Amino acid sequence: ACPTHPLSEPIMASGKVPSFFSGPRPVVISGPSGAGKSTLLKKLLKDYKGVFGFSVSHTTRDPRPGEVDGKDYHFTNRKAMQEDIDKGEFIETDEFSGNLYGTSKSAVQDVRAKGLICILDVDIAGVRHIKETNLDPIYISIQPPSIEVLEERLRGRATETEEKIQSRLEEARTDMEECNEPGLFDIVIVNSDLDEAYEKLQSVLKEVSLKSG
Ligand SMILES: Nc1nc2c(ncn2[C@@H]2O[C@H](COP(=O)(O)OP(=O)(O)O)[C@@H](O)[C@H]2O)c(=O)[nH]1
Ligand SMILES: Nc1ncnc2c1ncn2[C@@H]1O[C@H](COP(=O)(O)OP(=O)(O)O)[C@@H](O)[C@H]1O
Repeated sequence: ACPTHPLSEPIMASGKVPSFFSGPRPVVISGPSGAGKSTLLKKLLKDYKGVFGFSVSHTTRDPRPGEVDGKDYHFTNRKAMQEDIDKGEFIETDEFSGNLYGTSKSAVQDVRAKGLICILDVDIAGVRHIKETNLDPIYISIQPPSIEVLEERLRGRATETEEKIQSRLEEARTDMEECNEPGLFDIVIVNSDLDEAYEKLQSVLKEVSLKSG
């Protein structure tokens, strides 16, 4: 699904890189829902305070218990979000499992203004949209060891209805296939053992991201 990605056009058409797109390369993290992206990112952001900053996306889905508006997401509704999209305020948006998600220009700008390396968590359609912009991030895919383990994790997290679990598993099958498409990701990390996956993530970031600034 790809309802809108208005920013890719203007940025490329202008031929200019906006000031907030300069500085160290951002990091895009993607992968199926339930693969462990948030778990890994929360740890990373805590361990590397003052280095990485999270790009807070907008979403029309309801907050889960414990999620904080403005920190985990900017929780919004479809009408308000569509108005902002129409105003050109988004870098990319995507429809995922019945809800709209998107990265606003200011989400990225806010992180970069603080001099932090911007981390984005987007679905695979978001990855493809971002490839059409000038953001030039490093692309990392976090994958589960298998669809069965993914299902267990989604059920174990207990945040989704049965219907949503099914739609996430459906999206996951596509994601698991497409993540190995040549050139799409710089690296695919299989999150089997959490500590090992976190070690791998840190070493990749140290190698590519922390050096590029
Ligand atoms: N394209 C795009 N996808 C997003 C954005 N924010 C979150 N997502 C993706 O939307 C999907 C669902 O996210 P969420 O509802 O938080 O569920 P979770 O990933 O299972 O925690 C995930 O694949 C996220 O990577 C965004 O700004 N743009
Ligand atoms: N390596 C792992 N082993 C076992 N459980 C994990 C692992 N990584 C994450 N989890 C658990 O799986 C669930 C989904 O992880 P989460 O970080 O929410 O995924 P995502 O952000 O990709 O949707 C959570 O309940 C989390 O605690």
